[in-house]
Amino acid sequence: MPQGSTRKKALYALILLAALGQAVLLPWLAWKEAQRQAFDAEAELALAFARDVRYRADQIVRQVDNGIALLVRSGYPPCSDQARALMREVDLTSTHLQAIGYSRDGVMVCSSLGDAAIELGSNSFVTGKGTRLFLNVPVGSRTGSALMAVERQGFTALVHRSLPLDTWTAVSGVSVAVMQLDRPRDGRPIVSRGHVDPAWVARLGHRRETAFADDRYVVAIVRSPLVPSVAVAALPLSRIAARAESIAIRLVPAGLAAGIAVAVAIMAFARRQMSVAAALRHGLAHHAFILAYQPIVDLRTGRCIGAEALLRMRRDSGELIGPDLFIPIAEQTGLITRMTERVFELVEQDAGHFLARHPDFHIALNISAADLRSASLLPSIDRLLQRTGARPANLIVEITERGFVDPATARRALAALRERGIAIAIDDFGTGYSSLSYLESLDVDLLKIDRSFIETIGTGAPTSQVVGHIIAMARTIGLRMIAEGIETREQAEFVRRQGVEYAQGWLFGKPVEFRTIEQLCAIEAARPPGEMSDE
Ligand SMILES: Nc1nc2c(ncn2[C@@H]2O[C@H](COP(=O)(O)O[C@H]3[C@@H](O)[C@H](n4cnc5c(=O)[nH]c(N)nc54)O[C@@H]3COP(=O)(O)O)[C@@H](O)[C@H]2O)c(=O)[nH]1
Repeated sequence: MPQGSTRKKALYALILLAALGQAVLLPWLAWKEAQRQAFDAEAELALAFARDVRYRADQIVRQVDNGIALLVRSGYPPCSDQARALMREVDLTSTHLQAIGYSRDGVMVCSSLGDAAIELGSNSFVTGKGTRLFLNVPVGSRTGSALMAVERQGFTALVHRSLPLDTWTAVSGVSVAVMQLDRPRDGRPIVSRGHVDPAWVARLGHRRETAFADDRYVVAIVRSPLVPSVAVAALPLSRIAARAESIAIRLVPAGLAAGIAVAVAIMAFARRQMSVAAALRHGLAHHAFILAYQPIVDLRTGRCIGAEALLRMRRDSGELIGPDLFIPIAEQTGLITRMTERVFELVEQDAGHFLARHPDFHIALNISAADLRSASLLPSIDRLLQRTGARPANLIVEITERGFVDPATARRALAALRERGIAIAIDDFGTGYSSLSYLESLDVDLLKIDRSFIETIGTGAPTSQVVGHIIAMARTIGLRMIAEGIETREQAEFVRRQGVEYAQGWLFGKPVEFRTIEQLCAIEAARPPGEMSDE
């Protein structure tokens, strides 16, 4: 099997793989996005529950603190009539307290409920601030539910154990808890409903709140600003899968459609690239390439001093295709070196005789990065000079900033060209990454100021200053300049005044056959500076 055909098949396979990859990748990304959105939504729900628990727990803490502080500040003797009256008042005005009273040795001896002694129970612990919490007060309260007690400075408040957890959680399987931070009680919560893992609290770190997923739950933890405790809410992880599925029903088909669209676009682009590449090969084999020449003028004298050779491809239909359409593909497919060789042959045919007779006339040729690496560049140039009798000084080689991607190779090739006496011009300067100091180190002769900068002259645009800076810097490092894309007298006059030596653009002439250049340049010699030529 011929090598070219094997390479083509491998390329097709690679493109197909890339297209299929997109068709799979985008739905997969959509599924991942659905999972992310589902987690975010469940985490937000868990956080809402935990914030609610924290808010209620903090309200209880505030009412207990205020009630006890009021009794302590009153200075009434414990269980005196005034003290009892105050206890009742606190009880009545506090929405979250079941009772408040005076306690001694784990027994409430009198309270807002009366004189009946209330045992506070044995299940108790002391918080970091010296407050004692009795978690199971063994009495039937007004409602008959389990109570807990908070005791400080001899006074005790009774609250429902379930009160902080009594939030609206219209979701099945939700766990909620309030947990101690400073003395974690072996991880046991102060109050809880459902399953709570003590290890979760450590994941809060120094944050105010957090949400995460472990292998069974989506967990939210919120810190209390009042006391060293946290509120915890956990939702079953299975909810994420259910929610992700419902989001995925919307997202995955969109991802699939986008994946297929991208895959089709890749295939279409590849087919186009390949068909353009095939057309270029056909063009090379059938001499379909021609050169147009655009005059370059000396701004001081107005004389035409040379021309840039610009490649075009003539289709079988006669239609001319511009280089912008095929040079990038020729560069990508490696056809550019054969194309550049063809350019040298065309210059020889079109202009060889003229160059030999006009040593001061220059032909500017565009060279790509691949040409600088190619072993055929120098022999092709030598052949052109030999066959036509032209001098190296008749040639200018134009290299874009992209040509310097591999600086070592570029330096070697440029040195060889300059040794022969061929001038080097940097094309499209300013559109890439080169700095002027970098150009200085590369040893070039001419700088072509890109049309995009010339266009800004006289527009008042902020970027219109740039062209002045480029010119000033190029002058300091001794580079001669060609301003490209000159369309108006104003632009020509501006660059001339700034000291730019040469110019090219529609003001002086569009790309034409070399025969026209020969006539034009003869006429230009007698023309005053900057006057537009007829095409
Ligand atoms: N590697 C190679 N590159 C080549 C070759 N031939 C051309 N090219 C590069 O293709 C780019 C497009 O060239 P083209 O479509 O020929 O356009 C040139 C001029 O027609 C255009 N121009 C010149 N003056 C004006 C103007 O006043 N206004 C205006 N709107 N356009 C104008 O600019 C192009 C010349 O640009 P440059 O080369 O930067 O001087 C172009 O980048 C070519 O370099 C080839 O053989 N090999």
